[in-house]
Amino acid sequence: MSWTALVPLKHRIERKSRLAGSMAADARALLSECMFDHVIGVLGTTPAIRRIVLLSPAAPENWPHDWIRDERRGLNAELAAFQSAERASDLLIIHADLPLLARADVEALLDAAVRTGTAIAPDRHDRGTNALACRAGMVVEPRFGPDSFALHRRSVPEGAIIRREGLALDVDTPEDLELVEAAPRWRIPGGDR
Ligand SMILES: Nc1nc2c(ncn2[C@@H]2O[C@H](COP(=O)(O)OP(=O)(O)OP(=O)(O)O)[C@@H](O)[C@H]2O)c(=O)[nH]1
Ligand SMILES: C[C@H](OP(=O)(O)O)C(=O)O
Repeated sequence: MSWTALVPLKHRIERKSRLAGSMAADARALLSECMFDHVIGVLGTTPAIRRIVLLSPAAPENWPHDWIRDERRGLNAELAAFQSAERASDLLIIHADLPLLARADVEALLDAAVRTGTAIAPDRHDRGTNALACRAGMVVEPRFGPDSFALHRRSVPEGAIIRREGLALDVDTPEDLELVEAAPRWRIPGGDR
């Protein structure tokens, strides 16, 4: 199997706005950078992933993978445009803020998608969607945003649901950060805020 992994990433100064009350802007930027690097590193060591594509308003300096410019149409419109250009690809959409993500998590998601056509990884509250894997020809309309898990699940009820800590713990709130800090595998940059 040979997957394309698409990682959406907001502009640097727009990221992690829900942490603004508890973290300074430079610490938030560093945190988001480290989580992004981690996710890209995991994807890069997953043999089933052939291609990594970053969707963002600007490419990081010396970015070694593919890059698609975010034209500011909104996340779902940007993702839908990519999907229609890549109909022949097995496509994984995965968020950049998963600090506990491990290769086994990605492989579990992709293996499930191979079996059922699609696989969804909800966040730890079963509200958001942190990753969505679709075999070629199994396009799921992207409905990221509030209650995206229920919306995605409704559009592919036969799809697999994969709940694993590395996929479920995205960092949106100070409580998420505390959970990550308590995990042995990750050290929050500037963690002694
Ligand atoms: N390119 C792109 N990426 C986005 C957009 N909206 C969200 N993302 C990315 O999608 C993933 C999940 O986004 P959120 O958790 O909603 O956003 P966030 O910036 O991480 O956090 P908040 O600012 O607190 O909402 C992250 O990797 C974001 O950077 C968008 O409009 N364009
Ligand atoms: C984009 C959104 O991410 P959250 O804001 O829930 O982290 C989602 O999971 O659909």
